[in-house]
Amino acid sequence: MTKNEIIELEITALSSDGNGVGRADGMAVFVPFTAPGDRALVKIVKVQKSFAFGILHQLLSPGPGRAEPDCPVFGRCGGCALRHISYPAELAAKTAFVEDAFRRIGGFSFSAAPCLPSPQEERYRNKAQYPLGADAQGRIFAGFFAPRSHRVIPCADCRLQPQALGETAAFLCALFTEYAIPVYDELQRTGLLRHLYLRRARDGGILVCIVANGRRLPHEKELVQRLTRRLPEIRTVALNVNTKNTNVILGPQTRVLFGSGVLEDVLCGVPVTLSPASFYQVNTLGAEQLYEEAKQLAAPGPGDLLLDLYCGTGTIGLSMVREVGQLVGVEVVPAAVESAKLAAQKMGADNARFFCADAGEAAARLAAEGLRPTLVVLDPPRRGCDAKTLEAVLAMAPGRIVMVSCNAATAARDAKILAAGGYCLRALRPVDMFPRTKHVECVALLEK
Ligand SMILES: C[S@@+](CC[C@H](N)C(=O)[O-])C[C@H]1O[C@@H](n2cnc3c(N)ncnc32)[C@H](O)[C@@H]1O
Repeated sequence: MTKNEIIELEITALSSDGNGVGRADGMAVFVPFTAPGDRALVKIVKVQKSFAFGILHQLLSPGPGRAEPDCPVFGRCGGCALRHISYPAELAAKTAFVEDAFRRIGGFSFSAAPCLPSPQEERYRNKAQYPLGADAQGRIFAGFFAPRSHRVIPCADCRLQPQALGETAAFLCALFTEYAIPVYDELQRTGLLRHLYLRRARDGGILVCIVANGRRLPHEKELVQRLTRRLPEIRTVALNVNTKNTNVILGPQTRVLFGSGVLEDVLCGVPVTLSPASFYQVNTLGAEQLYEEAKQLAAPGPGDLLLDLYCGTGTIGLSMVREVGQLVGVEVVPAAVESAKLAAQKMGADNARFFCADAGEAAARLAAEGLRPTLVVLDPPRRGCDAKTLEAVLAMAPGRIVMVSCNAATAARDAKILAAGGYCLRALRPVDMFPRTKHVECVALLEK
C-alpha cells in the first residue's frame, strides 16, 4: 500500500476515535467519517508499519447504520465524529468501544450492558467553549477549531449546545466588533480576546466568562451593562486572564465583572455552585442518569462508609449521602471542595466531610489513619487513577468499588490493577453523555 493510492475497502467496525476501520494488505486502515458496512474508494494518506490512514474518496454503497449528516460544519469543525451514523448505530459502537477496552487492556472477558442513550440527542451541553476569530472586515465571530488545527471555523449555532448559548456568543461578538476589541493572535501573541466560556444551569441562568490575554477589556463596564440588559438570563460575568502561550483555555486568575462569579445549579437533588474552573458534567440530564446508574450498582446502605475520590463538587457522593452512614470526599480544586461543603450544608448532610487534597495522598493518609470505607467511588480525569490511589484503595479493602470514567482505556487499566488485588468485575455499563462525538462514559462495579 502506498501513499495517494486509491483502494476499495469494506468498513467493518468503528475505532474508539470514531474512525471507520477496514482491512487491506493485512493492515488496518482507518478512515474518518465512514460507517460499518460501507463499501468505499479510499485514498491512502499515511502508511505506518501495521496500519494506514485514508480519506473517503467515493462511497460505493452505504452501510446499514448510515445517516445524512444534519450540520453544515460536520467534518470541518473538530466536534462531532459520528453525525453520519444513526443514533442506535452510535450506541452499538460505543458499547463495543467500552467492551473492547476492557477485553484488550483489562484482560476481562465480560459483556458490557448496552449503552444507555442520552436523554437528549441534541442541545444537551450545558457548557460551550468558543475560540474567537475575526474575518477580513474585522467582524469577530465565535466558532470551533478545525480538526488538529487552531483555525477557527465560524459556527453560530452548534446543535450540541442550547440555542441560548449560541445567542449569547453572537451578541457578545457583535459588541466586541463594535468596540473593536482585538482577537488574540496565537503566533504573534498579540490581541486580547481568546475564548468565550459559557455555562447554562437547568433553570436557564447563564455564566459568561471572557478569556483574555490581559487584565482589562476596553469599554468593559459598558459592554457588561449592554450584555446583561439585553440578556437578563445572564447571572454573572467574569474576565479570566490567560496570558500564557498554552492550549489550556482558562488562566489562573478570574475577575468578576457582574454578579457573584458563580452559577447555581441542581444535579440529582444536590445543589451545586459552579465557578468557571469547577468540573461539572456537560450533559445535566445525562449526568443524572450516569449517577443513578452508579448508585444502583453501589447499592448504598446505612452501614456504609463511602469514600468518593476525585469528587469534584461532591455530586456523586452527595447523591447517596442520605442512604449511607458516612461520606468522605476528596478533590484537588479548592473552589469545587467549597461547593461540595456548601451543598452538604444546604442538604443538612452532617455525615459528610470533604478534603481538598490529591486523591492518592489523601487516600494513603486516610488508609494509614485506619479509615476503612466499605464503598469507594472513583471518578478520575481522563488519565485515570494514579498508582498511589489504587494502592491506598487496595489497602483499605472496601467491599465494593464503583468506577465512573470518561475514558474506557484508563478505566480498564485501573480495573486490571484492582482485579490483581482481589476484586472481581461484576458489572460494566457504558452511558452516553456525548451523542454525536466519539466520547462515552462507563460505570463499572468491582467486588471483593
Ligand atoms: C471526571 S471529574 C469527576 C468529578 C465529580 N465526581 C463529578 O462527577 O462531578 C474528575 C475530578 O478529579 C479532580 N482531580 C484531578 N486530579 C486530581 C487529583 N490528583 N486528586 C484529586 N482530585 C483530582 C478534578 O478536579 C475533577 O473534579
